Amino acid sequence: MSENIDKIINELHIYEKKLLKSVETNENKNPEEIAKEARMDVKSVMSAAGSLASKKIIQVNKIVDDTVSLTKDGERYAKGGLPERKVLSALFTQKKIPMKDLAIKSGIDNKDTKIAIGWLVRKKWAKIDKGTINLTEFGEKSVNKEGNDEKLLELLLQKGRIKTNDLDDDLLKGLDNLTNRKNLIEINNKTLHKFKILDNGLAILEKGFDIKEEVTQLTSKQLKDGSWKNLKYRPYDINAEYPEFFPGKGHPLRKIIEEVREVFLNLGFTESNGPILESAFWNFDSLFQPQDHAAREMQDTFYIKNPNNSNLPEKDLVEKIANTHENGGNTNSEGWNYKWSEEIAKQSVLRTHTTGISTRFLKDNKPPLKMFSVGRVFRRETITYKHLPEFHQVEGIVAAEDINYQNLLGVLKEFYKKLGFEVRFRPAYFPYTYLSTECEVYLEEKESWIELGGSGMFRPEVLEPLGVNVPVLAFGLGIERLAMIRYDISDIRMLYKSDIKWLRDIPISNGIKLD
Ligand SMILES: N[C@@H](Cc1ccccc1)C(=O)O
Repeated sequence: MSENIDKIINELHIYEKKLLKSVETNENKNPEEIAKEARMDVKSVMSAAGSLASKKIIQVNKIVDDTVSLTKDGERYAKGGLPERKVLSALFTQKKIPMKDLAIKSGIDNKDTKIAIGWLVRKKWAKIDKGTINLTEFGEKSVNKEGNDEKLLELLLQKGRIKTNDLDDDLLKGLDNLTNRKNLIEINNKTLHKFKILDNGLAILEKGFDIKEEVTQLTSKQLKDGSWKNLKYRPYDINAEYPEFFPGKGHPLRKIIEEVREVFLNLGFTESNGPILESAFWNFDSLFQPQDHAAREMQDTFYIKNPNNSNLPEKDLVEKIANTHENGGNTNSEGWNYKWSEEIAKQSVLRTHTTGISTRFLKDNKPPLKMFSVGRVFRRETITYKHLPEFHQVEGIVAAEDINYQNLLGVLKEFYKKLGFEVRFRPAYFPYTYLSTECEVYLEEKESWIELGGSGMFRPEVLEPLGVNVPVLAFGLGIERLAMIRYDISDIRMLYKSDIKWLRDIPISNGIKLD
């Protein structure tokens, strides 16, 4: 120490020096007093103290200085006695009391009966048997014995506020007991800091040092009059604490949507869109979904009262689709064999998927084409960790002469790979595709596979009425679940909560795997 004491002094920060000097005059000062005296703020005092302590120049002692006081309820019990005590006294003379007569027979408030019974049993003063409260032997012995909780209540009533450090073992047990009850006492936690100068500190003080204000900024005046030459400059402290700050950033769900868009734009897909308030015609009929299909039922789909009568497209197309449903129309299929209703097709729904955008797009655009769309969809789902009644899908189609099912799997694999997901494919069924596939991803935490979305080759019954005569691969994939896995959240609802902490803690970079 002695050889390098000059070096240590030299490296002391001005706040450390000020603190040392201040503590030297009196070791009993608290940080607030030191701050005032040395014209520092309390935070600087504490960080200087921490730094001096780490160099073994001073020692920082933390002293718990909690105080306890009564709440309003606590005061009421302290004055009138604990309800179980009152019941115990009543039991002493009556031996047993029917539960329903408790308030009248013991003179406690109705609202206290539950509490009284609970504590009578906990304190083993009474036993409950078939709706009757019976005094126990232990209860009988306790009649004239004040409990530690009661002693503390009394003391608090006398003194108002007590330091927990001043409580003896018995009263500390009482404190424990009272803390276990709701709302009787209030504990005010406080920690005091006391500083003690260690030998190293004494040596430094003996050696002596001066406190020269350090400048952090040069003025033009100092430069002109030459005083800059003699100034002491505060060195940069790259370990200094800095206030936390939270830069603005996109919402994680928004970010993943942008990523998804980027993937498809880079793959040469055209972006399209469609209405959220959709006709049943585009949402269901154009997809060869029969009008009595389960997914169309009220419990699955949000039907809209106003407007309840959507417009249908040109008659020719409506007729073709109606025919295809009824008898297969110009396709080789037999259709669904029922009487197609225009009324049902005109119903307004909140779109249950974005697949209607694909049929709308195919009506207006000639293949070859690649189209994708991102949008909200709505289903009457019960909310769970993986289900929301409202979520986003990315929909897409590729239509061209040589497109086949293998290409579909290829596109999906590529898409998920670009986002950093490994998926498996499972055979599936949709009324509008054949073959059909569901993509799934494994969720470690839930130890199960979860569905990410559906896909398939559009059936001729979908394509023929739209005038499309090339194969079309199609997919509709959920986006929230991707966000859920990417950001490692076990509950999908998190994405729609204003949970500031979670949003702040998510790194700015969106964690895309770059290859
Ligand atoms: N529309 C289906 C997904 C899908 C889209 C396109 C083809 C096949 C399936 C769904 O919402 O689950």
